[in-house]
Amino acid sequence: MSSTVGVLGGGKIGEALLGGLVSAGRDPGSLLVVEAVAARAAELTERHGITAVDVAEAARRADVLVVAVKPGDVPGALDEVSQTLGGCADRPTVISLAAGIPTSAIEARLPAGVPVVRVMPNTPMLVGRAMCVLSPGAAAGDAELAAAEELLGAVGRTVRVAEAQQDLATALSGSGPAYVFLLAEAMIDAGVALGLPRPVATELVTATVEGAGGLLTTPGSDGREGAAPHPGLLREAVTSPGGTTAAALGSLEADGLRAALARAVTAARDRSVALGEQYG
Ligand SMILES: NC(=O)C1=CN([C@@H]2O[C@H](COP(=O)(O)OP(=O)(O)OC[C@H]3O[C@@H](n4cnc5c(N)ncnc54)[C@H](O)[C@@H]3O)[C@@H](O)[C@H]2O)C=CC1
Ligand SMILES: O=C(O)[C@@H]1CCC=N1
Repeated sequence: MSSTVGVLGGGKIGEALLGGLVSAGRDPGSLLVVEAVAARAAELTERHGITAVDVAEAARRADVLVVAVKPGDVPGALDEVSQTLGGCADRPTVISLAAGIPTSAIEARLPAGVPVVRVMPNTPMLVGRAMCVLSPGAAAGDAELAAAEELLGAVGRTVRVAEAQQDLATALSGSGPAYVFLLAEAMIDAGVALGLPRPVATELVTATVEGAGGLLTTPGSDGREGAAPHPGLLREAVTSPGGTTAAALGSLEADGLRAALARAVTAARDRSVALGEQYG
């Protein structure tokens, strides 16, 4: 029998996890959601067949309790969990998806010894293509980390990092999908501005993003065997001498795209650190 997973917070990332697990074949009966907004809880039940429960029931029944509320709501949510766990013999592993909040701060609000794993996921989890970055807390051993990897491996890829790198992981893969969506949106708008019907521009751009992603993740796609594809080589393969791509790339470099991205990732990293300082 598979373990029971309780998700505290049925918002965007909570739904991405729950929906992704159901799509991956998990029995919805093994999933619970605790959601403060009743209409939202009903939506999740209707869409994915997930049972909505209160926090006490989730804490009592779950083998794994996933914290998926906003960083500012984490302290209050953990206090509710803690009250229930005080009286439970079997304590779940707590997986926190909250940006910025250190495992030490989570552990401090829970009964001593509850294993905590900090994870930075991303929304492609909904379609089984997540990047989940994991770091164990002080009481999480190999067994808890392996169980977290098995759970999240059903909805994408997992990688372990030292917790000191979590804020940067948040800036790259946690927030990263939004950078790609912004790029796609801007490309579509540019096509429309130059005269393409929006549905055509949208199809061209979304297929291009999907295809480029496929090249980036297919070994050997840059002509070298045995190494991860290099984005620079893939870009060179598109760039004919004196051609259209060189003209576009020259324009992007002149407009400072690389520097803008470096500043954006730094801003996201710094915001993650600040969230931890404010709410951790
Ligand atoms: N959206 C994203 O792409 C990602 C979000 N995260 C993290 O996931 C967490 C949630 O983010 P989102 O899903 O985007 O936020 P959201 O605002 O969409 O969802 C949070 C949900 O939690 C509910 N909630 C608040 N307090 C609650 C409580 N005490 N008990 C039960 N439900 C409660 C809210 O009603 C809401 O539906 C944040 O900590 C964020 O840093 C991490 C990676 C990616
Ligand atoms: O924007 C945020 O704070 C969250 C964390 C990473 C993605 N979304």
